[in-house]
Amino acid sequence: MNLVVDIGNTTAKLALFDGTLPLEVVYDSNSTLERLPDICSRYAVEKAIVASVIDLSERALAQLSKLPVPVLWLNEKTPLPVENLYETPETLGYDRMAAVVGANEQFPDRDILVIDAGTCITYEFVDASGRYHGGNISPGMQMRFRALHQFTGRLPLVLREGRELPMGRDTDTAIRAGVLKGMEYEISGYIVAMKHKYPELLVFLTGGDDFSFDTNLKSIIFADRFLVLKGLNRILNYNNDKI
Ligand SMILES: Nc1ncnc2c1ncn2[C@@H]1O[C@H](COP(=O)(O)OP(=O)(O)O)[C@@H](O)[C@H]1O
Ligand SMILES: CC(C)(COP(=O)(O)O)[C@@H](O)C(=O)NCCC(=O)O
Ligand SMILES: [K+]
Repeated sequence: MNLVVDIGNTTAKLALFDGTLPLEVVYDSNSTLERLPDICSRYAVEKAIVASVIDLSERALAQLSKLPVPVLWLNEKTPLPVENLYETPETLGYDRMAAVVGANEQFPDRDILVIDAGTCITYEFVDASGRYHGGNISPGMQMRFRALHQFTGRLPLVLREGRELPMGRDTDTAIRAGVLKGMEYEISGYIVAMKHKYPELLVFLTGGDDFSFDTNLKSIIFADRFLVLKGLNRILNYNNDKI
């Protein structure tokens, strides 16, 4: 079995894969990885992959160093099953590449837009020949709520849950709709623009912040919360002979 460790800016995700199937996925602290020993003790783990977009704390490094199996640390030199056209592969976030690898595994002969709504929202494009062209980075949902509060004198920190109106009628509803509608229009704007250029485009939506939007675009979206984990699992298997 494969252990997949995806350390993001907000949470760490730990997953156990049997073949291509995620048997168990747990969310963990990205600074302590305190649930790692437990998940490892419950499965016959053979090898592991670790991908991080943050500098790891001493505690996290100590947990990972105790893993009793060979570990592939994903970096810019790791061979990948897609071609990477990003001009600075050494600065590319591993979660972005992993999401692309996960989507390409499911539809290798299709043009795909991958949208990952986590701490940041990332947009990636991989073509029907398996070439990753790059993509864009914008602020995630919590970052938008927090930025409006932090960089103003009068705006409160508004919670995601609460009254939702098309147009706000007080500060709370104005901020909530502003953030949520802003994300929805941003996402649907990307989809429409990319569909225009690539009519056969498929769209994958992943990341911790899943949200619904009720446009007719919904029908072409594959929601897959575990896309990054699946991509990392594929990268681990792809490098089987190297670890
Ligand atoms: N079980 C969960 N544990 C932690 N965060 C969750 C959970 N379910 C949804 N979330 C949401 O997921 C967001 C983090 O998304 P994620 O894709 O894990 O981010 P990142 O990869 O940047 O760390 C959080 O802001 C939170 O709103
Ligand atoms: C863009 C990101 C912050 C997204 O991270 P996440 O929201 O998944 O925590 C991460 O992929 C990253 O640090 N990237 C480095 C810059 C780049 O990809 O070019
Ligand atoms: K992201």
